[in-house]
Amino acid sequence: MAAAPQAPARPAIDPRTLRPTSTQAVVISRPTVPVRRVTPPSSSRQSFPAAPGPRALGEVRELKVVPGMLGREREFIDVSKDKNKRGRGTGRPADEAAKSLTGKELLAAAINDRSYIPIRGKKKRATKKGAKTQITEKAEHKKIIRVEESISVSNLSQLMGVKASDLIRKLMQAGKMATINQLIDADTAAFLASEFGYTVEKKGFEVEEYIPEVEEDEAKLVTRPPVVTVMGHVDHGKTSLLDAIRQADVAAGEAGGITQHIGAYSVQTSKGPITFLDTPGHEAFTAMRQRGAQVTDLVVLVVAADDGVMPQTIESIKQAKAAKVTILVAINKIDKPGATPERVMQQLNEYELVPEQWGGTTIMLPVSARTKQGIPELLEYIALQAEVLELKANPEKLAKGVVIEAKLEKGRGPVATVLVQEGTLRTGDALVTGAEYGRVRAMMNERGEQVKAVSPGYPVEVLGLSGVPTAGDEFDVVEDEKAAKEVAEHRAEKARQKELGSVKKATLEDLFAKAKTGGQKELNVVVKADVQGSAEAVSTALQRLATKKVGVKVLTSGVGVITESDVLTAAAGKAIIVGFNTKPETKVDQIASQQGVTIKLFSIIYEAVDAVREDMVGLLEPIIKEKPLGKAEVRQVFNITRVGVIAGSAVTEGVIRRNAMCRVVRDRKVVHTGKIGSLKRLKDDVREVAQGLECGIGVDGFEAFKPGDVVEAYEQESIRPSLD
Ligand SMILES: Nc1nc2c(ncn2[C@@H]2O[C@H](COP(=O)(O)OP(=O)(O)OP(=O)(O)O)[C@@H](O)[C@H]2O)c(=O)[nH]1
Repeated sequence: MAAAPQAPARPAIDPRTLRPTSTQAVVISRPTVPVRRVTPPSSSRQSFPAAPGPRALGEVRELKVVPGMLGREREFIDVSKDKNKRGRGTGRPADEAAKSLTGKELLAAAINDRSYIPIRGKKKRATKKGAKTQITEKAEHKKIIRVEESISVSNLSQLMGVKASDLIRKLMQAGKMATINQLIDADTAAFLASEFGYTVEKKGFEVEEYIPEVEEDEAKLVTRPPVVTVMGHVDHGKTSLLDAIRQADVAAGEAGGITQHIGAYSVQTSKGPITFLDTPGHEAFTAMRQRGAQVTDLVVLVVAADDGVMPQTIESIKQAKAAKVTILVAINKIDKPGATPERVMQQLNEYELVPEQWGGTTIMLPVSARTKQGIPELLEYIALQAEVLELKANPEKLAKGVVIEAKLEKGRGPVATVLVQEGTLRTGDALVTGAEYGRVRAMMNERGEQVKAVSPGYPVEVLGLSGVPTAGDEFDVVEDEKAAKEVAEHRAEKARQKELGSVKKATLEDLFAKAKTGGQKELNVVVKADVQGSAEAVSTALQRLATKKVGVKVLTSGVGVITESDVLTAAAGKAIIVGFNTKPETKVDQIASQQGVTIKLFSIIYEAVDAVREDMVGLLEPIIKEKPLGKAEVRQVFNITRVGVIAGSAVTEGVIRRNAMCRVVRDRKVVHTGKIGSLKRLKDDVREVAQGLECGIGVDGFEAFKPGDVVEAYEQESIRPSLD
């Protein structure tokens, strides 16, 4: 395909300027000025003595009242400046007389004296000497505290000018225990605030302020290329078909024949450009495929003409239908002798895909990825369908789109393949996706060529993000990197809080589950893969192995080489490390063996699954089953020098075998259990003595034979436990 075309020049009015400024967002996380204050009852409007001199913005200032000097003589001491400083006015040392009063006492004293402590420490306008300043009640709108999700007790106390200890006491009275730094939720904060005459307003972090919904300007819409996903059952030829379309052959050297990487390519056809998303075929990649279906305009369902409709074909149909995406069927491998395209059409009929030839609406084309038969027609039909869909987008907006794939590359850092869906993505743009953000440092098209701008409908590789984003996540271009960072940090914080919550929940659930099952075994795994899609796929596949007896817990799943930190995580969690298409960093092998951590490397998902299943079995106690061999009756006991005690016996049932386990039974009670250490027939050491014959039996660690004892020989079989 051709390089993504240069996007149109920037519009005269830069849409970025439409974004409201971030200063409009008032969030409590901004630094606040901790000023202690007492709010007077709203009904009273009283006078108070003039506050002392000016103060700098943000200065912390405490006011102390000298008892007995309330009213006119009352003295204000700025303790924040100098605790030992003498108070003004009376000439008395403040520290002698001054005593810290609680907020309540202050309020009570003030009411008694009919004067109030000023609400704020702001510089008061100079009043006539001696004249009382008229106190104004705090305006209602200022008594609103905005809380995002939660607020710390100390922060709330500062915002309301109430002692944190008072808040804690109130909480205790209400049956809640909290410490000063503890976060309380918005509802609890609302309760506390109401107790002090404040109102809490829940304020969500308004992502819209950073990522505004701009009304669509119909006049600016231009046709964009269709985004096509190729889906179908494993080995039906998705990769080969994409290759045939791209006229390139990359399917050949693939590990296990599975498409390990999701890629996106734009193909220039005679009917215009078409963007293809390459989706892997293994069942484990279902999650990715689901996402694939959501960003896609058209699904090309590949069905092998010799194999017909298979489970993943059906799954693909379901997903495409759920996403309301038009399906185009490519009946592949028609070059094969066993190909029966009609049978495939019939089978598809059952899934409400009726071919056009039979009066239905679904385009079904016989193709061969190998001989390239039908490929030009397929592209033509895709272009035709795209025309019907009238796919349009506005290239003059801030770009928006979806992350198709992401990985960490040595020397390049996080690399994300994104699909631009709206607007034009340019180098230098500030971008946020999930909890990652950054400035677009460079962009490469599918041929590795640097591009400066990418229009809607085109994929591109983006460099410059803070970390590896999640495939399937949306991305947005925002005004500047600061805004991108704020949104990303907010999301990261939310995710952290959610995780904390779920960890707690999981621990509790685990406890209950353990109590029920009597302690289910669990295999912990640290997954590392070359790309995010694979990491996710491997994790999903491994987690699916979990049974009632053995659970599988993926402690972490990440992208890149296996690092020391992975080993330490695995060591702490007693986990194994599963590396997929990746390897340990230098010296990490050594650290792993020091830490007793097993690293297993794979390039084929089935092999990873099998190996982990084996490890799961290994966690279970083997089942030991007893297999009876035979019985012998002790007739006479011999004590032979240097050999020990030998029981001269007659084999009454089955066989007696050397090295077999045995029980010595006397009066139907077992007197010893051990191993048959020696077995003699006449004078010869033998391996086995059969029924009806006599022999000498020596049992390791047992000499107290008595005539009449019965030696019951048996073997132990270790049976592989089942996971179910
Ligand atoms: N004869 C014939 N063989 C084909 C054709 N298309 C694909 N194959 C073969 O079928 C096998 C699977 O093809 P892939 O393209 O890897 O299939 P896939 O659906 O991408 O497989 P996964 O990525 O594992 O899901 C390969 O051996 C291909 O050479 C075709 O049109 N004719």
